[in-house]
Amino acid sequence: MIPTAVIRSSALPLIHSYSATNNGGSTPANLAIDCRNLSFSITTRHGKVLPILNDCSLSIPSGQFWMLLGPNGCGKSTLLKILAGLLNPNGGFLHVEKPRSFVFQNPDHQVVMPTVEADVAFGLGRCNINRDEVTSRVAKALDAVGMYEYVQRPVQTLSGGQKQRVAIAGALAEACKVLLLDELTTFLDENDQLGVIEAVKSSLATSQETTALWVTHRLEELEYADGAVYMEDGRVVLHGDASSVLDFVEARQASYNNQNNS
Ligand SMILES: Nc1ncnc2c1ncn2[C@@H]1O[C@H](COP(=O)(O)OP(=O)(O)OP(=O)(O)O)[C@@H](O)[C@H]1O
Repeated sequence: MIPTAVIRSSALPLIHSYSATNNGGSTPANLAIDCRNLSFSITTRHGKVLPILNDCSLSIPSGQFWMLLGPNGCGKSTLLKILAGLLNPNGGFLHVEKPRSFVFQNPDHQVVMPTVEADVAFGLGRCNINRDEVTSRVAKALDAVGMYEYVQRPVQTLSGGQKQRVAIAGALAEACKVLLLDELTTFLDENDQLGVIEAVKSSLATSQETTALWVTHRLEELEYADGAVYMEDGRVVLHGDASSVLDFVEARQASYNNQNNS
């Protein structure tokens, strides 16, 4: 069982790159995420193999903010967990820059320590750095997500969106290179949704070295993204610039609605 909603980079498995078949090769230096022909299946108790991901390929340049979209059950969370190293693919080539952090959707499970400062510093306990460096990293990370003024606040007094931003700050404090964010805005009101997206966007602009992949169902969030990946039935159907993916998904939805209304 995963105890908290954010898995800091130091807690993620150290699978650096994975090549289960001969689909591998070298990853261009500008890519933070590069996966080719990934497949994933599970075997039921009765020995039946259920394919979940089929032949998924995508690449995301370093420093960019990308979104991952698709209908319920198409495999977004599974793909994100593979990118985080929480699940191993059955086949394909996978490269994800390290360190990486995974932030889950439920803000009430995001934070583990009594104060904002202690929570953001939590993962740094495993790093060999002195107290001044911890204080400086915590301050920079909270600043990047617009939460510095809350540094001494008890976490139970924060809103859902503020807890998400503190969780993201924890990942940034550990200097994570890849942030994997699973439907963070699901439980948030409209103000908090915008606040969290803007916090990710501005933290990427501050660090310039962090890449984020954000799973969402909300097409309107695409306006914040540099690029997007659209999945259906365990496959990557399209990946590229956010406006092309938006046009594609809207056309897909219109055709689906027309079929249903005729
Ligand atoms: N451990 C499991 N056992 C059986 N089926 C599973 C398991 N994990 C995932 N699945 C199935 O794999 C498919 C993909 O699940 P996944 O959670 O990755 O989809 P998703 O696109 O993130 O869905 P949603 O948007 O609803 O969160 C679903 O049909 C799901 O039921």
